[in-house]
Amino acid sequence: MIHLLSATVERWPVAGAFIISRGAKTDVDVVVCTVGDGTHVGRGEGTAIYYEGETAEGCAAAIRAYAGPLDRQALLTQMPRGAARNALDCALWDLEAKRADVPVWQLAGLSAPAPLPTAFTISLGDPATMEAAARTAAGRGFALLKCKLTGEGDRARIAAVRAGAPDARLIVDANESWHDLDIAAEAQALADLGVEMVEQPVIHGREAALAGVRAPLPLCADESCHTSADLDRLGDFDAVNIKLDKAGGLTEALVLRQAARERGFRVMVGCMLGTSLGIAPAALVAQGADWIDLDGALLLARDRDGALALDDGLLQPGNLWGMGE
Ligand SMILES: CC(C)C[C@H](N)C(=O)N[C@H](CCOc1cc(O)cc2c1C(=O)N[C@@H]2C)C(=O)O
Ligand SMILES: [Mg+2]
Repeated sequence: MIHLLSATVERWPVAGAFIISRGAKTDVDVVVCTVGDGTHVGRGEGTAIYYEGETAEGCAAAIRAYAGPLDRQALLTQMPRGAARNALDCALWDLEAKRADVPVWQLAGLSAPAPLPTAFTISLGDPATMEAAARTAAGRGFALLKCKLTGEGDRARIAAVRAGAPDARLIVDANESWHDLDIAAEAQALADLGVEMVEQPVIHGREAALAGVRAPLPLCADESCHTSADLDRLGDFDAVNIKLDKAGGLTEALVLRQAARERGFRVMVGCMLGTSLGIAPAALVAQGADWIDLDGALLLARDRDGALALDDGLLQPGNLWGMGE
């Protein structure tokens, strides 16, 4: 018999501050869930989707209030998507792996995880600040930089980033801020600076604004795409950004990845801020993805014992979660 043991909130400090168009963040609250069967304990972590009004406390309360079966398939229909379900789903996977003494990747029919070339996020700032951050990140070995944009002055920002990191691959995240711009023209200007993909140019719910836009770069749905149920609305996007907190767990994230590929979408795997406990299950979904954006723990001032290691810009598989015993 499986029991919920705990659902608690932990606060982790960010290294410096993480800044985008919606604000700055100096720490992150994560919800940590544990489940057990009397012999083994499984753990999972989620980070509230702040732009949907989720909070870590609310997620912890939702897990404690959940009265349905502690079964991953049942969760898909009996708990809404989001960070609470993610933490619980990942705890159940971890427990399952320990009970079977088999790693989650094997239980899920995946291949053994390989090191991942994660993007590193360049926070929103003035061009000089972003140029310096890009130079530092490239010097640390990150070959892919993800630049946060705001819809105003973005071309100057990317020109500066390009000057700071001449050899880096660049992707940008507009975080819904390009509603007043000619999206095709803006994308072309960034493509001319070597940008290879634009994440979420339009406001979630206003995907129709992309109809007829002939962008020279792939457009990737982030805020517009949570689960496989969203894919039908996303015909004007070329790619989807899968996050476990949005999908509500590894179980749905794997379904979404499969459904997205079958429909011809390219796949990005991203994350919220959080520790390596939250990143480890996402790293399984990210194997073979077109863009990997799993820097959520790398942006923290400190991480858990057994944190995923970074080696020359590559995120290494670790033993923190989902390895059986
Ligand atoms: C800081 C992120 C983990 C970096 C990641 N590469 C990323 O860009 N993710 C965002 C979504 C998560 O962004 C967060 C997370 C968070 O806990 C708080 C904030 C944000 C954000 O964008 N603004 C606030 C400050 C993405 O792909 O859009
Ligand atoms: Mg995004």
